[in-house]
Amino acid sequence: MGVVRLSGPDAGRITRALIGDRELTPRTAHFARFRDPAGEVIDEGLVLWFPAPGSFTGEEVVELQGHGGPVILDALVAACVHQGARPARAGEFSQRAFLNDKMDLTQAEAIADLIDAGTRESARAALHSLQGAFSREVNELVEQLIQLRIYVEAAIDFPEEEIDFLSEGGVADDLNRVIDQAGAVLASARQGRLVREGLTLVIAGKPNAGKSSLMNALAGHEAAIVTEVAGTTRDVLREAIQLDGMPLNLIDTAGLRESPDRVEQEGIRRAFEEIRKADRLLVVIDSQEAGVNLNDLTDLLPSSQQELDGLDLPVTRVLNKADLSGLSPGPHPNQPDTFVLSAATGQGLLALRDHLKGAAGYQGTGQSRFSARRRHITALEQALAALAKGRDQLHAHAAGELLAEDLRAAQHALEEITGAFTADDLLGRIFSSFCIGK
Ligand SMILES: Nc1nc2c(ncn2[C@@H]2O[C@H](COP(=O)(O)OP(=O)(O)OP(=O)(O)O)[C@@H](O)[C@H]2O)c(=O)[nH]1
Ligand SMILES: [K+]
Ligand SMILES: [Mg+2]
Repeated sequence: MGVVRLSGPDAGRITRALIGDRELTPRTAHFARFRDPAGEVIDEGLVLWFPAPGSFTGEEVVELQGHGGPVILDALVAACVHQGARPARAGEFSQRAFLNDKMDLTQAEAIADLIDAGTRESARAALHSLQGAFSREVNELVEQLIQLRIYVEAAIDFPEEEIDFLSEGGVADDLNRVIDQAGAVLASARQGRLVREGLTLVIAGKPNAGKSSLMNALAGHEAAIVTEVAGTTRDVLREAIQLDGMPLNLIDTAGLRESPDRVEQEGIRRAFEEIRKADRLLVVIDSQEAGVNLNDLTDLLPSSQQELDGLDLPVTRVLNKADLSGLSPGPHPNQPDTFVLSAATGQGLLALRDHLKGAAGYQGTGQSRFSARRRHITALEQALAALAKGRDQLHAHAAGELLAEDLRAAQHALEEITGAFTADDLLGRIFSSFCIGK
């Protein structure tokens, strides 16, 4: 089957030009023959008419359901275009639904996420978002912020009593409650993004540290070539795996060192390209190597300073080859985010796996309350930062205007999530990533 969907005030007129002038009952299937401009029948099938505003987009919508097949569908679309329709842009139906208040932005995004879902868990999360689970939680936060703002604004209007007003327990308690709740929504959003996109982890380090061995150990099969030759890996290697249901995108890279070899240089350049796009960096160090400063990235990743400049991503360190160095496998006794293991024997690997799940904020399968994207997480982080700043102002007995300003900023950030407040270029960016016809 193939469906051509028309949306807009001319949908009915264009349809009648194709099927002949006849009465259509709303939301009821009618059998019809679809004709091209010369009157020749292209296909026959069902017509469904949704008068505005009771349709997906909120506009008049018609669905022409035929037998499908690219030739027939092309002819059907051409006949519609001949009557004045134009092909939809990617995501345009969802965008119109959003602009006509049929759904908010997280719901529109959830449509794309549902279609793109790679696992049942992420599909379920997207469906929850589509049904409004994410928006409801965000709107609840906004509602509480509005109540707080009303109170604070009122306090500002009575300068004599302002300080008393604000230092009363109520405001601080309410603010703390909003902060806790926003933190919980952020944790759910992190999980929602994680089940959708997975964690992208780039494995980097000096040649022969055991990067490819570690990738293979995590993947559970010989994905990458391992040899004792330093400089074995040159291309970027990717393996998509799951850690107890958490999607993990592993990226193995060329060992980093000064090299006159053109191929190796290109591999190193590509390694940094991947590092810059990663969610987390996993640096592998040969634990037999003496005098390494674990807290100095330039020591762990030989490279030009320029390549490390501005790098801002969380780092996990692995001291590999524990079987040779005699260090005991497991979390490092006094270095955070550092694990001693042996990629060859698998000792210590479990602690690393648990760490990666925890660091990503993975809550386990079946725990996804809604799907989310990076932009949602950024907005929630911004809202939380503004709220934390507001709390500091309150503690410092700063002027009420400053607190009011922070609350306003937090509300704006939250409203960007649902689209109640949107920057101009945001909509274009979001909807252009949809597929055509959605
Ligand atoms: N004994 C022991 N040998 C290991 C361990 N991990 C890796 N090796 C060995 O170290 C050598 C290098 O391992 P690779 O996994 O190729 O190292 P790499 O970091 O990917 O190296 P390049 O791709 O050349 O940068 C190989 O001979 C591995 O068998 C380990 O935990 N214990
Ligand atoms: K090697
Ligand atoms: Mg390698």
